Formats: sequence, C-alpha cells, structure tokens
Amino acid sequence: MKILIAEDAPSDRMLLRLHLEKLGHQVSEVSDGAELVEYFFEHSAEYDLLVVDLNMPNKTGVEAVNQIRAFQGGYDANWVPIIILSGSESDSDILRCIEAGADAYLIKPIQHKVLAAKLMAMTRLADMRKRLIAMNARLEALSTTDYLTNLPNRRAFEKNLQDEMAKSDRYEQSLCVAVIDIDHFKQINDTYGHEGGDVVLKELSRRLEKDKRAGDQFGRIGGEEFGLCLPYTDLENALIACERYRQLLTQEPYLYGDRRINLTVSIGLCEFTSENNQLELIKQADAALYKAKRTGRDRVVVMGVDNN
Ligand SMILES: Nc1nc2c(ncn2[C@@H]2O[C@H](COP(=O)(O)OP(=O)(O)OP(=O)(O)O)[C@@H](O)[C@H]2O)c(=O)[nH]1
Repeated sequence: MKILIAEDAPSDRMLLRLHLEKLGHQVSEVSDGAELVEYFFEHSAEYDLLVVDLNMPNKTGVEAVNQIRAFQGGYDANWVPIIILSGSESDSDILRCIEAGADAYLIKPIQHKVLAAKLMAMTRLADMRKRLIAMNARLEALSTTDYLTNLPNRRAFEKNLQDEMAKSDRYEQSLCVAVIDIDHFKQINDTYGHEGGDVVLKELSRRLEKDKRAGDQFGRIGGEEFGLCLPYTDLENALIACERYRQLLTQEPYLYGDRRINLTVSIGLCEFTSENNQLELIKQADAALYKAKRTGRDRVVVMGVDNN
C-alpha cells in the first residue's frame, strides 16, 4: 500500500515509517494537520491509506480528517481509509475521530501486531471499495452503451444532448440535431436475415465513429435509427455535415460474407433554439426525417423549428 503519515513528533514519525516499510508498504510523511490537508488535496489519488496523529499543530487530526472527508464528498473514487493515532484512551476522543470520518483508532504507543492487523483490515476495506467503484463503472458503461454497436444508447445520447443544449444556451452557440435512418431496412433483414441486418448496423456504426468530425456525437436511438448531435454548428454547416455523413454511409457496399449490400439512408435535421426542449428537438428532427422518407428517401431534409 502507499501510505501517508501525518505525525508532528519526528521520532514517532520515523519509528512508524520504519515499521510500515518493514511490512512492505511505501510511506510518505507530513508533519502537521494543515500540511496534511494541503498535500492530500493535491495527491489524493496516489494513496491507499492515511495514518494521522490526533494532536498536531496548525490543525488537529480531527479537523484534518473532517476537511478531507468533506473534500471527498463522502463517496468519491479517491476515498481512502484513515487510521487515527492517539495517546488518549478516552471514549469521547475515539467517538469524535470516527464521527469525523476516521475508520480506525489506535492508542499509542502502537503495538506493532495491532497496527499490522489494522492495516490488513484497512487494505480489505480499500480493495472492496475499489472493486465496488470498478463494478459501478462497468454497470454505468453497460447501461449507457448499445450492446450491438457499442455506440451510446438512447438514454446516453439524450443525456449528452441535454448537456450540449445547456452549453449552447449558456455560450449562445448554435447546435443542431439530426436523426439518421436506414432506408428499407426491413428488406435488408428479409433478404439477408437478422444476422445480416446486424452486420450492417455494426458496420454503419463503425463508419460513423471512424470518420466523425471531432465534437459530433452519435447514439443508437432506435432499431435502425441513429441520433447525431452537432455542437457549435449552425444549420448551414450541419446540412453540409449531414450530406457528408449520408455519402459516407452509402457510397461503399456493406459486406456480409461474400455478399455486398447496398443501402441508402434518410436524415432529418433541425436546429436547437431556446424554445425547444430536448424531446421537441428530437421530434422536430423526426418530423424532418419523416418528410425525407415521404419525398423519396436517400436525402437530408431540414426542419426549422418554425416551419414544422
Ligand atoms: N437486424 C436487426 N434488425 C432490426 C434491429 N432493430 C430493428 N430492426 C428491424 O428494422 C426494421 C425497420 O423496419 P421499418 O420500420 O419498417 O422501416 P424500413 O424497412 O427501414 O423502411 P423505411 O424506414 O420506411 O425506409 C424492422 O424489420 C426491424 O425488425 C436490430 O437490432 N437488428
């Protein structure tokens, strides 16, 4: 483990360091409470455990632990276990330290075996926490990623769009949204089977991600329907971008075994205005898409918010 010690008495600090190093840990030191807080704020991600003396100049152990826990917001990824060391056997001191956010309290002089046992328990706690954070990250990725194409799913796309709308509002920047839909996809499924259809969906997503302009965001928002968010882009430039995407998706055939599948896509495009909420914005793009389908497919249709 990487351990940070905060102890003002040089001899105690040195003994503790030697003992922890003997147990195989990497140790850094600070010599008072204020230094601990300042140093830890900058290096919180580097440590697995803090060992903090209760009585230190400038800031007591309790004050320092309080500030560290407040800084971490309780449950963030850089949370580390904290052991407080103290000469006091008073129950109220123990309570005060645990209430402030410490996880264990050891009475000085430290018994080496007791310290080793506590370290073992703290390591277990830290490992469990790391596993929980990793699992949460995996669950978060699963819940926001489309299983077939690996693009953001509808939920994630809408969340990204919401964020971009807020930015567009705040910085008074243009933002456009498009919906891309494969034409006659049912026929592709009917001809090549569902598996063939899936291959097309995956390859189309790959092309989008590979050649997308920096900042553009895609998501799979339906079976054969993809959302496109174009931040910092006005309608005129969004139209150019959509035409480029349309060609990108249609000029080369899609390979399924030794078969070559040609397809076209229709795209509905609209611009965000502050009167539009997110649902309406996607509806506008959908309405434009519907028009593209009605007027012959294989095209981009623009829908202004006023001419719906
Ligand atoms: N292979 C595959 N097909 C899907 C998936 N999700 C939806 N589909 C199919 O997509 C097809 C969509 O068909 P329609 O909504 O009739 O539209 P279309 O045939 O593309 O016709 P237009 O949109 O009017 O050009 C249906 O056959 C769905 O079964 C998927 O994950 N994989």
